Amino acid sequence: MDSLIDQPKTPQLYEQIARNVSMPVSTRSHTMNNSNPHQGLKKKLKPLTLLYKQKNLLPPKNPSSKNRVVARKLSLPETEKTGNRVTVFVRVRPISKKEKEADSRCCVTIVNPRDVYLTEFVNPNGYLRLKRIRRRHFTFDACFPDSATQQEVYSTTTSELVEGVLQGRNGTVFCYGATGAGKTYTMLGTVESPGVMVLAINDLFGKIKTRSCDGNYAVHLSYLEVYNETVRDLISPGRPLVLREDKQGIVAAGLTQYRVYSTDEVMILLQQGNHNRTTEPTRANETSSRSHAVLQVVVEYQVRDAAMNIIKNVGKLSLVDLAGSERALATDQITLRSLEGANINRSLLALSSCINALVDGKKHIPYRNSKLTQLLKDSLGGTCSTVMIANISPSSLSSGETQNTLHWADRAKEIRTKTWMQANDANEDLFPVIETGTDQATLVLELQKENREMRMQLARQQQKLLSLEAQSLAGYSCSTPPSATSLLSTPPTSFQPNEKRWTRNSLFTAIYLTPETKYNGKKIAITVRTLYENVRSLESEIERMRKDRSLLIKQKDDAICKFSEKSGKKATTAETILTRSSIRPTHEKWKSPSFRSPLPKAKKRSFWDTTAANSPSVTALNGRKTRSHVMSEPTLLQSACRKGNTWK
Ligand SMILES: Nc1ncnc2c1ncn2[C@@H]1O[C@H](COP(=O)(O)OP(=O)(O)OP(=O)(O)O)[C@@H](O)[C@H]1O
Repeated sequence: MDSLIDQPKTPQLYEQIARNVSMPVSTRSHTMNNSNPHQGLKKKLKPLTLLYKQKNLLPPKNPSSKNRVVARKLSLPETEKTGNRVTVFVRVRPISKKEKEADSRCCVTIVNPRDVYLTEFVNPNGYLRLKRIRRRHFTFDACFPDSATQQEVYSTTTSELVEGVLQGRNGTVFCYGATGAGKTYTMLGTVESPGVMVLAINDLFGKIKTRSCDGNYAVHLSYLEVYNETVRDLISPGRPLVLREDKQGIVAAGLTQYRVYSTDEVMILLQQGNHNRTTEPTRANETSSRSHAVLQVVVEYQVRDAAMNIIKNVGKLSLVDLAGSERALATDQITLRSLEGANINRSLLALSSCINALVDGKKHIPYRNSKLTQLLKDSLGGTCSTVMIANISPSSLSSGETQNTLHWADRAKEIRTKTWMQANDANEDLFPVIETGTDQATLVLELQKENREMRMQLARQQQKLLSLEAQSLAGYSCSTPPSATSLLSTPPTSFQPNEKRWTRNSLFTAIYLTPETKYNGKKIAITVRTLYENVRSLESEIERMRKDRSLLIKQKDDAICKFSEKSGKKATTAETILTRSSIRPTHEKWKSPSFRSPLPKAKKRSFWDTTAANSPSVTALNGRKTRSHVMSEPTLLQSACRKGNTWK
């Protein structure tokens, strides 16, 4: 590495070093030195520090701030650029007068345009950790020191996004951080040094005017706030707004869209909106924003492409100034302020959960947990290009909050938004966002309704299939109905021997599985095949019953024989009775489909009664007339034969 310093600084060399800087520290160290990667970190950083001191990389010297480092995007190769990843920047605000007075120390060090160190000063009164100072390292797309100007922040973070919006894409910039960390300053700024919102709109107007092919363009602006989980229009305050999801994403129904023609007009509307925004003094900030503010600008204009065709470009830029999280102290009373704080923390927690779920690649992202996450849904998990600016305070008094912000910013780096192609492929279903306080209950009702409708649809389909089945049967029957044996012996022609058979015998299983086939020829084959399977199962059932019957007769005969041996009386077995009586030929007759019993129902019953009751075996067996046992046998046989008769 030392040899690098002696070499002449060519652009390739800068690029090589820049690439090295962009690597995670562990990898970088390993590349530089194959021994212990943590050894001599200071020595390894020395050449980089020297490099930043070169004229080309350092800004003009400012006597007021020593070792000033300005965030500047490194010239990384195109493949290493962020792509559709959420780009994350960190901005450190100057230490405040109050913090200086409280003897706080600076705990944030930006060593180069991408790396930031957070020093954790231990409590000097802590006995065990007396001399231990922990340093945490984070790498971001760019880090801005306290001396960075608004214009520098804008050009590095948002100007590319504005370019994308002008080309018809959607972009979101949001500031995240603890209360008093400088979010509103970054987003809105002051009259003397306007922030990202104003600079972006100014840039949009400047570029759109030169690019519009016919001089016509439309810029619409809306400004809303989410305060205590209610969405409100900031420019025309009124009733709370309802969030809905349509094909363009989440929209606030009833939000006023203002057509604007110049940056001055935008400034007036922004001032008006900020006047309506909820701000209150807190411990950390005299004018703390107690709500999340979202400024949306929709740009529409026409351009000519390379083939001189006119194309309409529509892009949306969302600029979000989040409310800052604040630590609630145990001594705090439950006031409106603390409730506000709880709501802010809850929505920021919901945002953290979404970031976690997105980074972990979970299927369900809990956007519905808060209004804020619903509004940011497209920015985090949609097709939007997203920029996150994490604002931090350099004071050691806020090191806890700073660490928290840096942690979430670090996580957010891993979020990948979808490309347009991915979004179209996914073809996601859109669900309405339900607004009332009883979100869950309403959702359940909606789902129940949907379920009912689907069931009704299913029943209708079932009806149709039934009639279709009847038709197909009629088609097969011709003049006489097909016998089960004929179906067994001649399976439908379209049924291939190696084709997978249906495993369930339900008549409708196959039909449910293939509802699309109901109107073509295949459908009939499927229906017949199902019937074929059903017939087979019935046949086997009849066979089983027959076997049971003969087993029963055998058992009874054995019992009678044993009894006659004991008593010395000659007994007639059940088999003999059946052979003697006219039952057996009658059974044979029943198998014929044309069989009609010559006896009326009542008489037939008495015939059975007489035959069975007069049987000496029955009397001998029980010592009394127990006809029910004997009766069950022919009745069972009769019913079995009748069942068989349906198919034979
Ligand atoms: N980069 C900066 N340069 C100069 N002053 C700054 C900078 N950042 C913040 N400040 C000042 O710090 C104070 C707090 O900043 P700001 O109101 O922007 O914080 P915030 O994060 O929006 O807080 P909250 O979440 O409570 O609204 C303001 O007085 C602001 O002028």
